[in-house]
Amino acid sequence: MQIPGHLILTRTDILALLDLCHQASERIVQFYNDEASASLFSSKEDRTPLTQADLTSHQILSSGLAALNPELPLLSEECSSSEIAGRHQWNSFWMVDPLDGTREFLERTGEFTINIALIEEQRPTVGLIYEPLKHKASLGIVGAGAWELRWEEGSWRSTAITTRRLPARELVLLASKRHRNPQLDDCIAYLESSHDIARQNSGSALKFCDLAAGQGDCYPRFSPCSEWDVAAGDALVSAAGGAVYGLNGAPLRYNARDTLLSPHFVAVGDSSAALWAGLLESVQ
Ligand SMILES: Nc1ncnc2c1ncn2[C@@H]1O[C@H](COP(=O)(O)O)[C@@H](OP(=O)(O)O)[C@H]1O
Ligand SMILES: [Mg+2]
Repeated sequence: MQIPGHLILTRTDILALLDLCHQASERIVQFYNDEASASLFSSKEDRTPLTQADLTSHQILSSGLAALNPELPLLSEECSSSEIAGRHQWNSFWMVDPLDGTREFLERTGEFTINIALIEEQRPTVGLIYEPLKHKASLGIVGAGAWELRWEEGSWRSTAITTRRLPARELVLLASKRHRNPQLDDCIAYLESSHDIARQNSGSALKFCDLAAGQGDCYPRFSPCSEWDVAAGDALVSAAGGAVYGLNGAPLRYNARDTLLSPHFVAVGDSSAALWAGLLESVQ
């Protein structure tokens, strides 16, 4: 398997991270397959749902990540506000969504992921997105590359992935299943002036995985989500050759503001294409 290490994480740490996701995902899948608990949820302040699967995955990941590297703090979607009260002093830390796509989990579409990012100086440098039902991981290490990993017969099989060049005619637009808004309509209208558009909807961070694997061209996001929904995907897409732009054209910065809501962004596969500058202007 061709996975390198990283300044903070050794190759062994990366393999431990994959195993941790594997463990958390086995528990998520148990809940998913148990009819009695699969539909139980409470509502959070932002009216997004919370299940026992989110909390169990959070517990497994928080203790596993602490054991892996006790010096790195954890900013997870399910941390209490007191656990992250000192976050503005954190330079390097984990940013985790233990179950991204809880609505997809509850509606049984299967389109949910575990997202883990290592943030260093406000940028994600390692991103891991794990698909529990497929036991498949997408891993990006910025500056080193990106891989898809599948758990097969007791070991990880890896394949290098890259984003693709922007096609001349038909562009694949990756989008959330659940959000439609005027900015997205403006974005689609702009892209339609030069390309045919094939829209592909999916839940959670799967849109980043498709982009990183060269199965799409652009993922514009103008609807609310949080930094833990984006950080791992940002690292993955950036490591695979793409980019994630804020609407000012600059890379996103994480844990840099009082809110943990993510700024709107446009993630692209082919960062050399001239189309994106005009797109960003069209949605201002
Ligand atoms: N009003 C809101 N505020 C914050 N995040 C929101 C939101 N509405 C949706 N999201 C986030 O968008 C994510 C789903 O994205 P998508 O629509 O692309 O599948 C959810 O992640 P979680 O399931 O981790 O909570 C959810 O938190
Ligand atoms: Mg999420």
